[in-house]
Amino acid sequence: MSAASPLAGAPFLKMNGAGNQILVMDLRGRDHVITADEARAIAGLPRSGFDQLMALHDSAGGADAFMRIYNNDGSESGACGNGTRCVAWALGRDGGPDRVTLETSAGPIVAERAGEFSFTVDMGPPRFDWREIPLAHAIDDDDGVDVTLPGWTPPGTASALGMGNPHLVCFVPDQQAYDLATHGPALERHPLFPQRTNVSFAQVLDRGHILLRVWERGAGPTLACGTAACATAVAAIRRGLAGRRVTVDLPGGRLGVEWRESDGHVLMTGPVELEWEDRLPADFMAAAPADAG
Ligand SMILES: N[C@H](CCC[C@H](N)C(=O)O)C(=O)O
Repeated sequence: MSAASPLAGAPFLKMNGAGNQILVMDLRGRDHVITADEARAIAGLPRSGFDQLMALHDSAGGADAFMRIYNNDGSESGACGNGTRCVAWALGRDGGPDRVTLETSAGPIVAERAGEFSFTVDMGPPRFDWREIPLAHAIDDDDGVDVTLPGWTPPGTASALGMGNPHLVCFVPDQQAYDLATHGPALERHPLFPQRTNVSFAQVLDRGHILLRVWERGAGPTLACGTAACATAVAAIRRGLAGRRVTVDLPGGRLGVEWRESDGHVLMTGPVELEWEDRLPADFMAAAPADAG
């Protein structure tokens, strides 16, 4: 007999948020935290591939769940906007609440139903302090907008900020002109970002409309990234390029972002879709028998 993994047969929802491939696994009531190896193994299976895996755990602080967020390389992130909408849908179905509070390693966030398959997430305030992004060292951010990257000549100008995870936003005249596969990996691992970074190429069409493509830390190019849309909108607003409400178009769909003046929180609204429900295989990561003879 081989030892069964605690995740063998575990149910999951395969969803997407504006095309961002999301897996939701409800592990509340179970005493198991997914390891990096397990996350990579789940991502490698045909039915359960993902950009981000949202694992729900019991909340110690009275929230609806504590949320752990994994990239498909096994690394963890403090935030995922598209995945949070998917989790809100999952918790809200079958008569569940229309508004949920979710704890993450980066703090609590609240998601609220905006339509049958649409949710608004209060992503909290953006972070500009270099220690919170985090950056390797302080940067000259007097005007609140610019970051220079030694060794790399940006095609436009760039901003660095945190949305519960690190973001580099490059404002370019034509986002199609920059190959994500060329620039993404190098910028993700630029020494200015000790925990790596998500990388956005943003083209501002007008004060209310931005085109965006994203190379995600730990996941590569994705069809949409919610926190990147928030970071990009905030950076554009700080640069005086946009008003407080911005429509962000990504290859997989459209997100609405508002940087609320009253409390400085960033609100993101967008779609969710359930693709299928399934279970991990019964022999998921079954350990080889100690004595195979
Ligand atoms: N796709 C996610 C972000 C994942 C972030 C992750 N790639 C990281 O920070 O490591 C979103 O919708 O916000």
